[in-house]
Amino acid sequence: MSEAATPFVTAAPGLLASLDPLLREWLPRQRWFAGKGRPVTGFSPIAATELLPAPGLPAPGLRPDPGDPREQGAAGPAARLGLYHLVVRVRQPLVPVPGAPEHPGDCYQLLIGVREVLPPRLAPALIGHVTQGPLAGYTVYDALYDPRPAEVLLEALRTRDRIGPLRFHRDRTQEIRSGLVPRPVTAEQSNSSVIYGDTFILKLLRRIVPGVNPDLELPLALAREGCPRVPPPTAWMAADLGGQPWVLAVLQPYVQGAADGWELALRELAKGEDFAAEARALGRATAEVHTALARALPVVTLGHSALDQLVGGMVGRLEEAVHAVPALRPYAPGLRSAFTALADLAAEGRTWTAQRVHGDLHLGQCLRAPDGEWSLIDFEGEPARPLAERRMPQPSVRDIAGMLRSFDYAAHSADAPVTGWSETCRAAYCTGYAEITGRDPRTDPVMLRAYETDKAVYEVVYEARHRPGWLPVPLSAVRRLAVADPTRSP
Ligand SMILES: Nc1ncnc2c1ncn2[C@@H]1O[C@H](COP(=O)(O)OP(=O)(O)O)[C@@H](O)[C@H]1O
Ligand SMILES: O=P(O)(O)O[C@H]1O[C@H](CO)[C@@H](O[C@H]2O[C@H](CO)[C@@H](O)[C@H](O)[C@H]2O)[C@H](O)[C@H]1O
Repeated sequence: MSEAATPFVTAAPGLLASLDPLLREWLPRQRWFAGKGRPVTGFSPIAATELLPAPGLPAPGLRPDPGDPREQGAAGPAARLGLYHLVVRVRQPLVPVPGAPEHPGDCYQLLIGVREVLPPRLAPALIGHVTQGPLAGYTVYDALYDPRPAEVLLEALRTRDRIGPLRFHRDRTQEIRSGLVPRPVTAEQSNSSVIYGDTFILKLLRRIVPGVNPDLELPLALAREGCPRVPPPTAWMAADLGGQPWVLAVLQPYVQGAADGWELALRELAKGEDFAAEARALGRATAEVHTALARALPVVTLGHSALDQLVGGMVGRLEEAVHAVPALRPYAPGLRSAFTALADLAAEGRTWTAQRVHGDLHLGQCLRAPDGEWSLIDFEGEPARPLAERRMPQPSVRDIAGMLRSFDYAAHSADAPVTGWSETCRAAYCTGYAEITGRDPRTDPVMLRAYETDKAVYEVVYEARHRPGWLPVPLSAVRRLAVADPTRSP
């Protein structure tokens, strides 16, 4: 493993050499690994921070602490644990062909547990058995699934600790009790989360980028506006690496007993019931969030050149998608017409208002508390897009299109289809949105079709990469959108 010029290493020297062969094998199998389909050719460390020294590791500064109860004989080797926080850049070729030029490399955050013996309950978190370097003979694993490391993170947030380059921040108006029992979130997600005592949820971002992260920025802005639709960040973990801030994790209040919109929608579909009342409430919740974001952050007007750029992005993503998923090819001209229709309106002088938006809104990002109130979560935007793009003001229709796609996803995932289910939800959602903002998204059919098309194209690529069995769902929408009449009501 070749090391970057100035990595921030406060862990055992050579630690990364121990992990290299295991990570090459383990990383590409993780759901959150974005570079699937291309081999990993190496790692460059950006930071390696020791949170708990590996017991007995013969390296300077890493002596076992005889006062540490984990070092007492009674605890035994299975209870002794080392803990390292790593930020690594993964080197991969641009295309999966030997000798192809290398991709600049995505950065990932890893929390590595080190034990002499891995207890059976942690078997699913196993990364591997180390055979080289300073950790030779140890077993390493994904430590977020282990309560003790998860407690270490919460304690650091609670006490606003600083460890090496890691900075733990807390909103002083919110209290964090000590001793909250952690449990990992096992549901499918793009990052990795831990719930503490049903009181807080910590999301550890996996693929990370330097700069202001909207997953922290937007909930903080909404909290300042007093918007009750988003759990306000309680604490967050960041790092200052090479003069740049990196957001690493965000702790928020846990909405107890909540069900997400996706599971609720599927439940109603299974009963053959409509979801119109909830869809309307979701439209209102989305509108409340948009209204608060427009108060808190800049709102701009998109003129001809900005719209040309927007359309250019959509067309470019379609071309990349056709390349990545050839099943899209027959629909490309029809899909492109959704984008050129928007370009035509721009050429006629039509303008749009743009503001900060959620950026990846779907039913799974909406939580309904037992009192019926909805919250929106996960303001990261589409993780594959560059940060600067995700933080740009955009037409609010983008989020609406995401939700309309989601009703369609639910309808197509039901075991027994319910006629008109998706259409009823879509109409109710737009009605709810208009009740708060006074603007019914259906009065903007060209922009709506363009964004729905862009989203369906994104979903085709997403599913091809992450869940190939789901590919028929967005492909069925692609077939419809490729021939859709934009004057038709969504
Ligand atoms: N504040 C919260 N309260 C309750 N559950 C939450 C909260 N935030 C997230 N979750 C649960 O955790 C899951 C993953 O969160 P999310 O932010 O969508 O992560 P990711 O970006 O990794 O997909 C969600 O689907 C939801 O079930
Ligand atoms: O929730 P994430 O930020 O991880 O979003 C990604 O994964 C989603 C799936 O988990 C994906 O959403 C797509 O599938 C959903 C059903 O599972 C559906 O409700 C959405 O409408 C559909 O887009 C999302 O696109 C992706 O970014």
